[in-house]
Amino acid sequence: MTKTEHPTGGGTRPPAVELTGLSKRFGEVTAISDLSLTAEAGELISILGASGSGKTTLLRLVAGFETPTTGSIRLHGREVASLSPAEREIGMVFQNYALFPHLSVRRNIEYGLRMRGWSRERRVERSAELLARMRLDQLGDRLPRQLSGGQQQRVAIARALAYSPRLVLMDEPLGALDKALKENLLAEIRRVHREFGTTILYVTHDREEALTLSDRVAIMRDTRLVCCSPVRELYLDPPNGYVAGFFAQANVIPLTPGGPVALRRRGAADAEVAVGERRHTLALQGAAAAAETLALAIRPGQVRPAAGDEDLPLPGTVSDLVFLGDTVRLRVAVPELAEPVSALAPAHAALGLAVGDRVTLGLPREHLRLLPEGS
Ligand SMILES: Nc1ncnc2c1ncn2[C@@H]1O[C@H](COP(=O)(O)OP(=O)(O)OP(=O)(O)O)[C@@H](O)[C@H]1O
Repeated sequence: MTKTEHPTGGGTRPPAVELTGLSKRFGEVTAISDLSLTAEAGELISILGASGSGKTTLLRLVAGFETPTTGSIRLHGREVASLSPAEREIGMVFQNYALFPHLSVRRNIEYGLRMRGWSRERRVERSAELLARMRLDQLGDRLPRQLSGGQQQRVAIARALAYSPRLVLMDEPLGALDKALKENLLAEIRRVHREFGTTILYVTHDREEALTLSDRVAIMRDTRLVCCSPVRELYLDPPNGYVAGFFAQANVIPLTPGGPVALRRRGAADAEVAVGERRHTLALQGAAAAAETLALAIRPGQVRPAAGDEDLPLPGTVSDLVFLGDTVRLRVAVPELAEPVSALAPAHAALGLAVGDRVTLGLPREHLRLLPEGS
């Protein structure tokens, strides 16, 4: 879905979040570099990136816990530089944003409502609703220390959502939970987002979470925003080799001299890649046309475990083989490539293969993409 197609975005409402030229330095350390990002009202954007890429700092800037070194932050059309965190009216679920230890679960959830002058009746009704939604019905009278880590995290989510803030920031809110609970709560977060039109910025390491939740995914790398695009676009049409590898889990094969795949010819709109005498001409789309160095990307499900006549053939040795039921995941070490090439093959096509076997993988032309190598 593009921005203009978003059901609640655009229109006359100002964007929920507008970050312009944002940077943050801690002494010598740069945590965020020249970052601009807009979240339309009602969007759910996941912020995905490796450890240390700047995700938490970004949320802390929006929340008002840190002051930007440069740049501006507008929330719902209003510059917030002079506003304290409380004045920004943001719901927050942060890793280290603890529950009040001396208040019961119910009281924790009602805290923000009390601060906003909700009547007792409305508070009780709202906290009961949230306790039920977060599957905490039996635990309302307990203190936080009498809960498991996962239960505490669910209370933190309920507390953040209680007064229906327009903007909610979440920093790895499901990190500590088991898979089943995670899936329940992901569904719950999606539902809250849909029903209340809450704008959510959701930091995660986990691409599955980002896939499940997001309208768009913002990918951070080394303090910078690489891109912010709809999930499907990142997966099917990644802007560069980094996103193809990190998000779409594609194989990214650099076209370097001495590598297994050679760049034979490069024109304005296409390029020819070859292994031995076998060659393919591929289109250079978007940023690839201007890129200095190119890489070849192909997703594991599109690599053939045995090369056909039309495929680029890539000989190597099976270094790992995992039986996944209907499919088998192969990793094949190819000479001159730093990373093994992954192939996801139908189980019947990989029957009889074992670690150490020599194979020649096939790269079909229709699934190969030429991308700028880095970000
Ligand atoms: N208060 C601080 N003082 C100094 N450096 C900091 C501070 N906070 C963050 N940094 C540095 O800024 C960079 C970005 O950190 P940040 O916590 O935003 O990354 P992250 O992507 O959230 O990482 P993780 O996924 O591990 O939580 C790191 O190099 C970190 O060491």
